[in-house]
Amino acid sequence: MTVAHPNTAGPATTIAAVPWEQARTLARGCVRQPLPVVTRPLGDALGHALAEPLTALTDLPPFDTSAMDGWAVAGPGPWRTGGAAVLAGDHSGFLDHGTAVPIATGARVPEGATAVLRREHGTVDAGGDLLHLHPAGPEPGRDIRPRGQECHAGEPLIPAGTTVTAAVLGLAAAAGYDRLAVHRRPTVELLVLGDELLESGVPRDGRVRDALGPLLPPWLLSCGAETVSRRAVADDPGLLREAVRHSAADIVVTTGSTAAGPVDFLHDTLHGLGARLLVDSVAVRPGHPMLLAELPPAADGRARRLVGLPGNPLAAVAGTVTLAAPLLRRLGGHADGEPCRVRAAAALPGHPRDTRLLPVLRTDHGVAPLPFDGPAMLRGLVLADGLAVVPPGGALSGATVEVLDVPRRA
Ligand SMILES: Nc1nc2c(c(=O)[nH]1)N[C@H]1C(S)=C(S)[C@@H](COP(=O)(O)OP(=O)(O)OC[C@H]3O[C@@H](n4cnc5c(N)ncnc54)[C@H](O)[C@@H]3O)O[C@H]1N2
Ligand code: MOO
Repeated sequence: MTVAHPNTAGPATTIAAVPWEQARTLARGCVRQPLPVVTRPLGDALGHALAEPLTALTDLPPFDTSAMDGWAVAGPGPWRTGGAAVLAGDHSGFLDHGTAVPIATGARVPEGATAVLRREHGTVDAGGDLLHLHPAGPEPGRDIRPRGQECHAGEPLIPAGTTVTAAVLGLAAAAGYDRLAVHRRPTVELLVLGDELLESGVPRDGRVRDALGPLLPPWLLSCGAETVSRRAVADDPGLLREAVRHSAADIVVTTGSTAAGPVDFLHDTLHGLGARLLVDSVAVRPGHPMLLAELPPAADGRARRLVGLPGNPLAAVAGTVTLAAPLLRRLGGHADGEPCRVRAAAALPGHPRDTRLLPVLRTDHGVAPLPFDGPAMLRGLVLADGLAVVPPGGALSGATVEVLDVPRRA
């Protein structure tokens, strides 16, 4: 499809929308290399992408470890007992053949021990001998986690590009790390455009509430932004120009003003600033006027990009998942995950020519469409487990479609 832009400087221009998949690829591909590498203490690394593979700094476990509370035993029973209990963190000594010593879960197994007998499988008789109650007795190695069972020092554990999750933090700490080499995360400035937008109260006098100011910052943070600052900019070309020109953020995100209405100044502004449009409308519904541009660099030479999201709220979300999320993830150094493909539990309605991003619910039989999916609506999105990428013409029940993530956690 084509879109006319009468506000673009010079005569009205007509530009072709790029296919949806190509738009997503362009958003990823415009980043030649991720943001620089920084080292962060573990506590500050959550959500960043690893800049280098995480390699074990130690064997795990680092020593032969008791997996249970009980006794370390040497050889077949019964065993003479007597020594002091070995606790986690203790320096363990040597265990003579035919003897046993109480041991705690996590303690280092003494040299000479052949197994650990669980507390509930043994009893000490009046003479101080340990007998095992379990008929089979502990076979050699029983309930001992051998040193290096999980990994050996120097072994690669996690590839570069992995997102640091709570589990990654735990493994990194277990493997000996205090700090992690990660990519800096992109900063975002959100410019909310539209004089009709109210920041509080009930819509009145032809004006509506700003839904995107509250919706977008947490969404962009969940895609890997470091910070999202936000401000409203009046429908004034000079103010918009100054706001974009002076933004120090790695990514400027605007809402509204992408189309061709009387106060849609975004195209003119970008033209006036010498920005380079990489994507200027996409063959997708909702959200087709979305755009992506390279801005002139920041004062310190950093590259800057602008994502223009359409004003209709669901259309803005479509622009976020298509352009902003891939751009944020690539700048932050995150590796691409495998696309999530799911069976359609029912026919998914499509647009005759364009891709459609449809709020869907996961059911036992696959994904199903939700009501209230219009470009200006958010009710369907609130219930959605994802956005199905529906090809032109729609998808039949039973077809497989890609489903894009929507952030579900607060
Ligand atoms: N002649 C044409 N007109 C329009 C076309 C077209 O192809 N030809 N496309 C339509 C589509 S689709 C969309 S989407 C919008 C995009 O418009 P803009 O990006 O210029 O956005 P606005 O005109 O400023 O606003 C559109 C709509 O959204 C409401 N809005 C804006 N910001 C917010 C916000 N932060 N929270 C809630 N609602 C917001 C605004 O009040 C308008 O109702 O263009 C169509 N027109
Ligand atoms: O494509 Mo508009 O973006 O339908 O709302």
